[in-house]
Amino acid sequence: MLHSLDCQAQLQAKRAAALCVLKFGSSVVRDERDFPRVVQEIYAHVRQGEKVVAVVSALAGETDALLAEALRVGGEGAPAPLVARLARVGELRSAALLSLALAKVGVRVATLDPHEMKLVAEGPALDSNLVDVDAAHVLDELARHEVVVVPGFIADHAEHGVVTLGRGGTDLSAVFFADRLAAHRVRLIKDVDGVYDADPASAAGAHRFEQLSYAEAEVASDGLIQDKAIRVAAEKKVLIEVAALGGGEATTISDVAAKHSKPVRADVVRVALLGCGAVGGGVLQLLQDQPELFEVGPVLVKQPRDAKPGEFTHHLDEALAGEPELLVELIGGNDLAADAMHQALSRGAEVVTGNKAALARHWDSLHACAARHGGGLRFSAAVGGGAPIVETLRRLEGEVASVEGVMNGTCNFLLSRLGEGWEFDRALAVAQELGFAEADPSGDVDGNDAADKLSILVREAFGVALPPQQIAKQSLRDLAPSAAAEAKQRGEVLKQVGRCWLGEDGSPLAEVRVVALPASHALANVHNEENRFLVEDRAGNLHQVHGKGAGRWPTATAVLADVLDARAAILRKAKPARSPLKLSA
Ligand SMILES: NC(=O)C1=CN([C@@H]2O[C@H](COP(=O)(O)OP(=O)(O)OC[C@H]3O[C@@H](n4cnc5c(N)ncnc54)[C@H](O)[C@@H]3O)[C@@H](O)[C@H]2O)C=CC1
Ligand SMILES: N[C@@H](CC=O)C(=O)O
Repeated sequence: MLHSLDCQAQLQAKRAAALCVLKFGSSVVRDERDFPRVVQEIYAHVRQGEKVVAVVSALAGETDALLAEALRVGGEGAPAPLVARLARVGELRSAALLSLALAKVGVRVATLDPHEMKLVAEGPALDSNLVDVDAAHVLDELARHEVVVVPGFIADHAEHGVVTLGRGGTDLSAVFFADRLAAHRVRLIKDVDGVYDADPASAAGAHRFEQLSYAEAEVASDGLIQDKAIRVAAEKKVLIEVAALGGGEATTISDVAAKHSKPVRADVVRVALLGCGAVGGGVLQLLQDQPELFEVGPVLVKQPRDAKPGEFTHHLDEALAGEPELLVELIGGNDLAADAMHQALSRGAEVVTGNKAALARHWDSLHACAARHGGGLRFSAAVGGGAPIVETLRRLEGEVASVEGVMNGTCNFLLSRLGEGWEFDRALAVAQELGFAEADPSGDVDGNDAADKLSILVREAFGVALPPQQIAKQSLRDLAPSAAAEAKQRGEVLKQVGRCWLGEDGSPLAEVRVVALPASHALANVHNEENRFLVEDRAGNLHQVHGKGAGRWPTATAVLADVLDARAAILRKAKPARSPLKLSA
């Protein structure tokens, strides 16, 4: 299949949009609570414009349990193909769980079982080798989705029906996919941040390798990477990276000879979190799930709730007291949020925010403050929630002609419900309950939130200022109660659409309007809290960006992606081996 002309053409196209293969083994997916971190890892690639094939193992202990069960029921002489038939269940379950977790945050995902992609192996039923896959089909799914999830370790077999690839076989699956899909790399995500010269879990002085040759890796990574996988990578010249979750250091395995890595700082980063509402509550949970990376000080809220002493505060000074290296601002509003961000930036800290209202109004001073003191200001979630529009515009730097899109999840949810005959106030109340709306939802309904977002998009797309107050807006409240249902009867859908472009004199223009779109329009098929952006570049190409634009988990995932980048920036700046200061409670 790989050899057909169509497939070659698709491979060329895919090379343009970089493709990476990520493998998640049982040390990483220990149980279902690990999936948010795996999603985080995948999202970090998606937002950089990469397509991802995620190859996943069974949950920790599940394959052992299935093999033991096969032995109990089938006895010592159980036919190997029947044992494989049971053993495959673990990987199929993990692949389905990972796909569910990705869909929850709005990542467009397809899942392929071996028979759906004609993944074929040869050899013994419990130690087979992969020989073929319908690469064109996988690439086709990748063209329509950001991520394709596949189960590792298992394949179909002409004689045995179903087979497994030997222990550690998910590594082999990952290398095989990387080769057949012409991925630029395969990253094996483990519970260590690379290959060491001794097991770092038991040898205190173990040193990490920055790079290893394939032959050296076969010796050094004994038990960490399947030997068969390394041999196939060597034969096919597949670049392997071995890394932990969190996007940090990795050991690369290629033709290049071994080199140890320099020591890097591995301390926890001190975080101040402002806000614990719809988004902040999710971010807090994600931060607390990673105590080896983050130490969170007292969280600023309006009304401290019953919790562990020191977990919450309603004094900004207390929230900022522990000299945080990173401020995550999720209180919304304008002046207090901007003041907190200025304070943190003027101390050289990194800042992550989802606050488009404050950004749109304090853009120049916040950026100047960050530049003056060497901090960073990150705000992916502020526009598009989990739809990475800011990242897309940065990749198209200087090339953007116009941006239009559905960019307010609350309004899109409202219009979806109104089209089904719901009453306005009921639909708005549900949008609030679901955590989509701003604290004052008139900001959504009247178009102010979309105008704030457009003001930021104008900065990112054209590098110029357009204050949100200068953007024309149309309110959903001005619609006749029956407008959405009538549009539906005409085969149209009502959408709140924001648009920005440069006028003939080079000055930026933008507007927020409620429009009736034909069902075939690219923005018509955007449902509920989803967002979609159509970016036209100067050559006339259209770039689509899609995701859930509002709600706890999509937004918290985007915030965490920025947080992880900010952490990497902090560690790069810091001297190695500095011990973390304790936060005052
Ligand atoms: N909800 C969503 O889907 C999205 C929200 N955002 C932005 O994220 C930010 C947070 O949004 P949500 O979590 O939805 O808000 P929220 O209203 O659910 O939560 C706000 C949190 O901040 C605290 N807070 C607010 N004002 C405060 C004050 N003066 N002093 C102390 N604490 C205060 C509240 O107690 C609460 O914990 C906003 O800037 C919003 O525009 C961005 C993308 C999506
Ligand atoms: N209230 C906003 C939240 C995300 O930015 C929306 O509904 O889009």
